[in-house]
Amino acid sequence: MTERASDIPVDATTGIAAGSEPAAEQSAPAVRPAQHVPVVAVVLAAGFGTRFDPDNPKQLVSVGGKPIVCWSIEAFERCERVSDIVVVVNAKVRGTVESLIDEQGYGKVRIVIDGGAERVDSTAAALDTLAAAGIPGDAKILIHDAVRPFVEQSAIDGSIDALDQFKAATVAFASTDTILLTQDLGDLKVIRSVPDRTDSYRAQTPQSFRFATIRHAYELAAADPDFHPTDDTRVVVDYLPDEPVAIVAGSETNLKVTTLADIPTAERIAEEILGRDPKEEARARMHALLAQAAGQLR
Ligand SMILES: Nc1ccn([C@@H]2O[C@H](COP(=O)(O)OP(=O)(O)OP(=O)(O)O)[C@@H](O)[C@H]2O)c(=O)n1
Ligand SMILES: C[C@](O)(CO)[C@H](O)COP(=O)(O)O
Repeated sequence: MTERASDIPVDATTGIAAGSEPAAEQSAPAVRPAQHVPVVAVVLAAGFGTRFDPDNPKQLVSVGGKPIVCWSIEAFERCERVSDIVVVVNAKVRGTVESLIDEQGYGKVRIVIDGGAERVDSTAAALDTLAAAGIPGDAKILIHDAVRPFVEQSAIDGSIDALDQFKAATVAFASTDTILLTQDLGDLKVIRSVPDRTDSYRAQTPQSFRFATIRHAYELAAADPDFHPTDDTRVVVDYLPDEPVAIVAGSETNLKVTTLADIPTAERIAEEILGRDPKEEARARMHALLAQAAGQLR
């Protein structure tokens, strides 16, 4: 399946796709040319959860009766404009993730691949797989942390829309705190600068790119062994500094489950979402029953 422009609601006057951020002066024509590009979600689930519990992979932990990785995959399954999903795993979680994908019948998941030691290595593995598959340079790639289970459809749509005007975009949430940029003086830190709060955002995912852009940024970064970015946007910002990266509206609930302390918040958000969508609740209950039955068989 490919994305067609006719599927995208656009403002007749400005040509701005609904849900996209007006992050810069828009010069798009009122009617965009037809577009036939794959929209691929890369779900990164190859982390080791060292800050959570390395013996209890957080991507497999259930919230609202459903494993975190399933929430994330389902968000992209549900978005009609996403054509394909690549899931990135490590050896510890591969068996369970594959079983979950089979059980749940996620029809867009094309491949489950091995990630690497760091997040950046897992993204690189996905980009290599997509290149080997001959994906076109203008394909839209949405890279998502599996451990952000509650990503909203508006964030996914906004990311896809943003790539009509920009080659890179990230979902982000305006900071309600003032951010302090510091400098390390050895045994203590001092403030280096204080960006205006109105300019300060918290990076979230998905982070989205035209394939050729993120591939090029990663090729440049690969030559630098000291570069250990914690997200993909940083790779573009540092290696393609002339490439503007659009901000797509995120939300407080697009939480990253990082430590055990995030679980009660995640449960509260899941409860709220399931309360809003009874079908989702029925699916979660069914999932919990299947997981229980599978546990009893073992
Ligand atoms: N080698 C890695 C490292 C991280 N990730 C993924 O990238 C996201 C980043 O979230 P984070 O909280 O940093 O996850 P972990 O790396 O697992 O956590 P930690 O840093 O505590 O080990 C997660 O979905 C994680 O599975 C990945 O695919 N491959
Ligand atoms: C990609 C990310 O989720 C953006 O907020 C984040 O950078 C992930 O990694 P981290 O190691 O928790 O910073």
